[in-house]
Amino acid sequence: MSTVASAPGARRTGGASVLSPAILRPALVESVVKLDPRIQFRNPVMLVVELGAVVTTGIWLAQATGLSDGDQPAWFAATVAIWLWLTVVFGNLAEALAEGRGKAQADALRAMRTDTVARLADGGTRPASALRPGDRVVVDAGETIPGDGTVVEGIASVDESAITGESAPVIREAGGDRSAVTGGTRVLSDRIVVEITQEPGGSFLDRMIALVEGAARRRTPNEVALGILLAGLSLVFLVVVATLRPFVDFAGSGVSTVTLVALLVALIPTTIGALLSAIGIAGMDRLVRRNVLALSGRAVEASGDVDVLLLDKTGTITFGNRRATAFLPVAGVTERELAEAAMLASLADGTPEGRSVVDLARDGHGLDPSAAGAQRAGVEAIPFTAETRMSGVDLPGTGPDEPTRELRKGAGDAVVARVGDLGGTVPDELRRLLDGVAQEGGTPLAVADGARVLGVVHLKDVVKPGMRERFDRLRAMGIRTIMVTGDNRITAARIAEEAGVDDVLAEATPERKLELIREQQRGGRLVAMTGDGTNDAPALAQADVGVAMSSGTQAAREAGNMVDLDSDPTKLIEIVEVGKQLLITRGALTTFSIANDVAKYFAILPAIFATAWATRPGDDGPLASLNVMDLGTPSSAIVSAIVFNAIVIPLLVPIALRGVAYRPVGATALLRRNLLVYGLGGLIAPFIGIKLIDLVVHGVLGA
Ligand SMILES: Nc1ncnc2c1ncn2[C@@H]1O[C@H](COP(=O)(O)OP(=O)(O)OP(=O)(O)O)[C@@H](O)[C@H]1O
Ligand SMILES: [K+]
Ligand SMILES: [Mg+2]
Repeated sequence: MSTVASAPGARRTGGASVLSPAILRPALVESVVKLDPRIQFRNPVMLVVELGAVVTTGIWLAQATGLSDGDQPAWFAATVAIWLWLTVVFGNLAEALAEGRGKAQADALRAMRTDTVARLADGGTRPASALRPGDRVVVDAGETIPGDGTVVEGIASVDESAITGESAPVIREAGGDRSAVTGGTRVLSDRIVVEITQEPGGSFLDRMIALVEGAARRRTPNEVALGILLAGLSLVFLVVVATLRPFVDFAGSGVSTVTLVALLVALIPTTIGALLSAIGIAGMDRLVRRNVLALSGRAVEASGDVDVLLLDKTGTITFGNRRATAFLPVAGVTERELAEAAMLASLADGTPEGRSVVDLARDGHGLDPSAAGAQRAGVEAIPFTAETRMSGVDLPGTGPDEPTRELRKGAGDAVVARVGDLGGTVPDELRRLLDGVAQEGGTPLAVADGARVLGVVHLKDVVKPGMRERFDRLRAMGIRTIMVTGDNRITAARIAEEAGVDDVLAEATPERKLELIREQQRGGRLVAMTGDGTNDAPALAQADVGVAMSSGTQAAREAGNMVDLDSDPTKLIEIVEVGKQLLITRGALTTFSIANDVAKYFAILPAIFATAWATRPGDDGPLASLNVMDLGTPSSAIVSAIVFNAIVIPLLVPIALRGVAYRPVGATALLRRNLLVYGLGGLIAPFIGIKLIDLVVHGVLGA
């Protein structure tokens, strides 16, 4: 098990450095393997460079074997060819390094995918790999859960460190919003029955492996759009360079094919072309290291632009283990009477709330759940649903003096409406009791026996610590937080105030949550949603960024496009930061790349028209004013530009992988700063870089 714990542990602390031999060595091999034109085909800019490398290599070989004698020295074609190959290799290396960390994690995850033998609930055993959805398996303390599923019986503490890297055990239980379990995790205490939900080979772990490995990665619409733009630019420059020759010839300045290829490569956006995919992969990787599995790159990008965040209350903002703490009867009803009715209404209620009511009646009031008559024939359980916000039982009567009892407990307004429908009267006192519980931030459940109101059950829940600071930070990023809950207005307002969210929607059904998201989206806003429950699933699916708590239900985990293994609702802060960082990094490096190429133009173009000045000593020629960089010779100028063009790629790899630093300042301030740094920097850098390289090539090497 030690490998199991160490792999994700490494993930949490940031993973291996990309310069460690374990990542660097395979990446170097990959960067050569990726020279395969079928792979380069996906990246037109680099494909053009590779074609240029082939052409210049051909010319070099022709010169070297005496097949052809160009008007430039053989070292010139050779040097350009080598640096063009290196340009492509550097681009490949950037991508391979970005993929490297994920590949290393995938190997570690694969190692823990041992095939256990599962014990079926109805007897017999089956290899874990052969389990199908619907199979029920028994897992005891000390055993590994054989597949993804939902706890249908029992409660247990589970060690999920294998996937989360977090050593503290978590509670998984039947009935509530903490029912999902993941194959490969281990039960520490007690026994649970799990209903398998995964298809063979389609487990969470399998998805996680495919994800960190990059196998599941598809280019996002933004990446595709930028790719098309870059390919278009390359095409334009191809036409420009191809039509340049007649002009140069007219000017009486002979120009070689090698020079034209070099000019083309210098002009097309090779820097961003080489780094684009590495930037995207690194963004996903940064999320994985924060224990977030993003199932779509598009969602990662969307998270950088999120305007509104919706969070559900119970289990997301609060701990979510709501427990019954008091029975509060209305006048004329004894506490014991209320406790008994609430217990009966909860005997068939498998939710944690329902079980806690039974526990309180038994332990606090000495009632005996097994003697309560709920085992009688003809008893009908009314399960809790998010739509009705009620649960209970219909107990058939035993004779004329004991008629049928319809016991219900549920949200105050739901029970009040039901009592009204049945022709009962609602005592004013009920409102006071409900509001009293709500004002303390608790969830009140009203209890009724048919049309007769009996009182209120107080369910207690606790707000997770540190919420306020995190929501403040989201506000500073320009994100509005809205808490959505099925709970009543007063409880909702109380918790909202304590947690520090901007707005709150109470008494929300799943449809209402969905409608709220659609409303925001119609207003042109990008919406993120964080939730854990089955009743959050439709909203999670509709949101642009749907972050499911890993602690939640299987339905929620499948509906979202991200899963947070730490089940931390404020993880969205980090997700947004990674998303913004990704967008900013891509923008910054695109700006840098294009600004750079403009400067290279000034290095190469004078060189092309140079024969005019280079052949007449003393006379600088009509185009000498273009030679602003005062480079040694035309050959040295061209080689220097190509060398600079290549080495700028590995120099920028750290920025592409780590991302440009993000600080929560306004968008315009950020844009101004980046234009200054990457735009102006991109313009100036080549002048210095090419000049320095020229000093070596011309000054030291004498070319
Ligand atoms: N087991 C239960 N039996 C009867 N009523 C319940 C039960 N559990 C919850 N309720 C009532 O139904 C309301 C909605 O509960 P639910 O857990 O669906 O809320 P939600 O929409 O998921 O929002 P959140 O989880 O943020 O509170 C609760 O506020 C409570 O009044
Ligand atoms: K370029
Ligand atoms: Mg919920």
